[in-house]
Amino acid sequence: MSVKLNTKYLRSFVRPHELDGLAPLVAAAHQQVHQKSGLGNDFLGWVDLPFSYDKEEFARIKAAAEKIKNQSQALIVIGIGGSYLGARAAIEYIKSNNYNALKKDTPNIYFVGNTISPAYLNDILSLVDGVDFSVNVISKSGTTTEPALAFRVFKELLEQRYGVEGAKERIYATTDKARGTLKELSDKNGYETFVIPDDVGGRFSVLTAVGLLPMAVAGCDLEAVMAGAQDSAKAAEDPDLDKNDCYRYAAIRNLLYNKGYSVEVLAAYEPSFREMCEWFKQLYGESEGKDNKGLFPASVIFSTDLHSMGQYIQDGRRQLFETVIDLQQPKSDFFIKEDASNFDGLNFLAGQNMSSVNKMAMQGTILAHVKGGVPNVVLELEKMDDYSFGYLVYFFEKACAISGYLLGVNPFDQPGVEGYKNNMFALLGKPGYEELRAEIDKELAE
Ligand SMILES: O=P(O)(O)OC[C@H]1O[C@](O)(CO)[C@@H](O)[C@@H]1O
Repeated sequence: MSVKLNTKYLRSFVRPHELDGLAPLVAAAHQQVHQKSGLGNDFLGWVDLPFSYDKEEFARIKAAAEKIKNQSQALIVIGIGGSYLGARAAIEYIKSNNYNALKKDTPNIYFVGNTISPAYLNDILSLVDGVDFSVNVISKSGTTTEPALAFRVFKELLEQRYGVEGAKERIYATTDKARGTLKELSDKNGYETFVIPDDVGGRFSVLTAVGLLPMAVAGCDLEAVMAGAQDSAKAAEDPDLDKNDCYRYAAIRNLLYNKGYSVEVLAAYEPSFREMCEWFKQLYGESEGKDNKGLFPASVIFSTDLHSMGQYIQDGRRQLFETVIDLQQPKSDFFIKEDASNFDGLNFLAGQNMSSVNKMAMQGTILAHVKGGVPNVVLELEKMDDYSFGYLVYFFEKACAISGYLLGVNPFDQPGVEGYKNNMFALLGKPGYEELRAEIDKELAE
């Protein structure tokens, strides 16, 4: 088991009978997921995905990754939200947050289309100047503005460099199996395509081609990722709260939310976990933040952020709880040496491993924060590798679905995202948005 829930630091915040009281509701949420009887039940394809994924496509993903590795020194991954965060989280978690800068025999991976910043785009363009590259454009709808704008740019650059025929050999599209502009264009131009299944929403799609192709290019072990997800799915099958850490985590989130803790801070002590936190925030933010309800998902990387956000968490308004990732085996370690002059007074640490210092920072922080009135949920993570990535992804996805149903929302839609898009289109003069533009103009003139 790669992930184990430790509730030791919750004793002063949650009494055991409170969890017992939630058990029937958790059992009902379990039925909603497994019998597909809850809100948003068209989007439960991720539940069995670790077992039922398309094996033929899986082999094609690995073959495409080999072709990309042979042809290119860089892969441009174009996507936003669920079509971006999972792949980035995986590469940093499994490989390193310094993946691009490290010596390796796999291509650099640059993520674009996740912002409308021209400065960001220009930087990436300069990074591929004179570098052979391929493109993986990812969009379920095929119409999202940010990735569509970026794709225009990199498609044109590929066509200029390698000709239309050459570009075709370097563009891979991950999108809907039949619908959308990207699918139409890919079929017309002959790009290799991969499918985002109809019943898998963007933020639940990291274990489809959305995440798997960039991961394979970065040299991640896809079999191990899927094996981790399978074991996680099996461990989260039993509706009995005592036997299911994933469901207990979901139930605890709900209990704490109902006690007035409105912010969940995911805290990790490894910089390579930072993008995993970003993935987590989209997963929970889009799934639960609706109908004027939901925990606000936040994140910190300690000890870095103990020197910025630490003050607030220890001492600020008491509306937070923390979910702490307690990594059991560091990816690598560093031995602290004795210094003859002891100029910094740190010789008391000589002979210790850096991971022990990190661990004591974690232990000390948990004790201090709990004393300061911050409930701490601890998730013990065995190691950070391919297997545990798959395990953790599934753990958080399943907990998110159960948590959303406990909250009484549809965990699988995101109607709130349309607000900014409509206003932006109206302001930019997109045809069809004239009425909204008139309303906005009036509002701005007041
Ligand atoms: O894959 P697409 O359709 O480009 O969507 C990207 C992201 O945009 C959203 O639809 C929100 O706008 C997310 O839910 C999704 O992950």
